[in-house]
Amino acid sequence: MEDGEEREWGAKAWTYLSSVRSLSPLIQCITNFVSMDLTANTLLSAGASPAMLHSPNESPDFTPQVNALYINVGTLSDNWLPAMELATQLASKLNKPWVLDPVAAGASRFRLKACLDLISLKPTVIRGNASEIIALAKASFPSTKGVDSSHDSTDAVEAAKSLANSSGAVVAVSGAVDFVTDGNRIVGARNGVPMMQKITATGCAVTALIAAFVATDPSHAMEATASALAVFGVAGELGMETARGPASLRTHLIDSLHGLDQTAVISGVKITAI
Ligand SMILES: Nc1ncnc2c1ncn2[C@@H]1O[C@H](COP(=O)(O)OP(=O)(O)OP(=O)(O)O)[C@@H](O)[C@H]1O
Ligand SMILES: Cc1ncsc1CCO
Ligand SMILES: [Mg+2]
Repeated sequence: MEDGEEREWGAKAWTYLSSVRSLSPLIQCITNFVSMDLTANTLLSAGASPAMLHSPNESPDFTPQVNALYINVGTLSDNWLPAMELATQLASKLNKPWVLDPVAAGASRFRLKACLDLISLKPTVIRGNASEIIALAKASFPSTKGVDSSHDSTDAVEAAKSLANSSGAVVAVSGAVDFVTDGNRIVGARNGVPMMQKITATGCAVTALIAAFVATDPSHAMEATASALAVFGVAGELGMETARGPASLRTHLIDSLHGLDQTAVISGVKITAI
């Protein structure tokens, strides 16, 4: 039973990856300085087209051209917040999906408020680690140790459901199991390797990949999100077979994502309903 369900999800994930490769969705990324390189390379190796354009002076021209918008508050500063809000407002007005990565949401009052304000602008998907999702659901500060999670993803399942219900977004929590919920249904993806936590910005990169998958099928954001997380995890598992540590895993993960074939995706994806 579980095997059949996993294979069905595997086939779905392969369809999403194939669509990203054939459509090459254009993804506007307003993201942190740490993650820009890994995020752009992740999107490119998956077949999408990244563009790190963040000036509010160009969003009115550029956002209408994109297939999805990705917002990440990792290195937030005062003048970037209005740029993020402007781009999300444009995306919403044009019915384009947009995805939020609430990095270190509970680390400061400024960041928590910024994330909650962005969430009021109706993201399609929010993907964070367990501590970030708990901080948002409780709207509590201080509640995270910087950008790394101090909770397991299983600790954040109820918080994810509650955030999905209050925001209307699909919410994903990453970790040993990646959980995805629309507030009603919940699925878990058991892909990836622990060493992925030792590479900075793998979370940021997978959130961008979610934006690319959702861009190909905005009306099924939950399925696209779970598929993106699982596919990234499969790439991590294959990359780990030849990696010697975090630095080589970073390289091999990107290579594996680029080289994924139908058999690897269908047999590797481990998504099941919870
Ligand atoms: N213990 C684990 N086992 C397998 N995969 C994991 C594990 N922990 C994290 N991952 C995977 O690593 C990736 C990054 O998730 P993580 O929860 O570390 O994000 P994050 O804390 O937001 O990262 P960052 O802020 O550095 O971008 C995800 O694809 C996730 O599935
Ligand atoms: C380390 C770090 N600091 C701000 S953003 C970021 C990348 C991982 O989220
Ligand atoms: Mg993160």
